[in-house]
Amino acid sequence: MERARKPTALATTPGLPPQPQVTLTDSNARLTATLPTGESIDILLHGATILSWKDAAGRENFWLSDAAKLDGSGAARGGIPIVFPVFGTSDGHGAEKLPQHGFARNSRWEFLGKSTSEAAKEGVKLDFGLSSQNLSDDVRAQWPYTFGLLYSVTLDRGSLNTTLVVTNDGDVPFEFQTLLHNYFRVDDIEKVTVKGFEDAPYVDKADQFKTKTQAGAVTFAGETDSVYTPAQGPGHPLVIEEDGKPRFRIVRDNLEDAVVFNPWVDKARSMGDFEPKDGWKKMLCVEPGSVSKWQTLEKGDAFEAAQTIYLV
Ligand SMILES: O=P(O)(O)OC[C@H]1O[C@@H](O)[C@H](O)[C@@H](O)[C@@H]1O
Repeated sequence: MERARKPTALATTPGLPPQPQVTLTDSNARLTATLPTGESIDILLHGATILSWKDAAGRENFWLSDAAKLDGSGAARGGIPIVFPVFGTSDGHGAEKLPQHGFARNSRWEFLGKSTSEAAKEGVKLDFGLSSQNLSDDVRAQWPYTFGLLYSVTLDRGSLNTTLVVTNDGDVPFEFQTLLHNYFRVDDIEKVTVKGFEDAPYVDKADQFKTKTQAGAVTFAGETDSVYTPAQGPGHPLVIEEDGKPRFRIVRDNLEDAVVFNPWVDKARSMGDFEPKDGWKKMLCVEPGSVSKWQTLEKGDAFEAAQTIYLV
């Protein structure tokens, strides 16, 4: 029988390859980008926090807490929160009044637009901005500098790049630290190793901030909170392996340090927004940053740093 309302074929433009789709949702609070090949990312404008990164088969690469604050009432626990202008709590440097890890992860950013990724023509680049003008009076009082942040997120077929540019748009120099707080999803933390820190000095925050030297690959058997500064410099890749198989390769640009963090049983229990409570088994933070020292930015100067995470 002939159907009264046949579905009509979707219009296509001959010769134009399929384009990445970018959609704003949740009253413009959230944004999804999907490549024609199926890879996708989900970004919350609060914090410009990448919440999800899936490969073409739909496999999730990031861990996100079931209790993550996604309504702007706090920083999201999971994905990639951006740490700026202070890592942890500051003991000076003009940042002592700020909350832990600064205000960037807990401020509403602007979506500045999308463009095609130059590196791989099939990808998409999304730009986000945060400047002193976007901050509340309270936050400006905590850190009274005139700055601009440009955060570019590039999704390509097998990789994700996040690039941060900090500019000093004011008249006086300021100091800052920054870090990309990646929460990776893993199947079983006890089968995970991280390579690339061999012989690196580190500060063990889980053991009274003692300075130590890494022997061999990093493995996990308890609370881990270590700030590494590998001597080989940022170009030296970090590789997360599971069951002996490489899963993620992280290449840093202008980020000297990398923090490795897993809260394990007790700390996860103490974190109100960490759910499920045994979620520490399924996550691992490897966080490229510039945190062991302070960057000084003179009037009119810019600092640029990036990471690229490759699926392997
Ligand atoms: O609970 P927060 O502020 O998101 O921080 C989580 C962790 O972030 C890590 O980067 C720090 O090294 C840890 O000390 C900290 O516990």
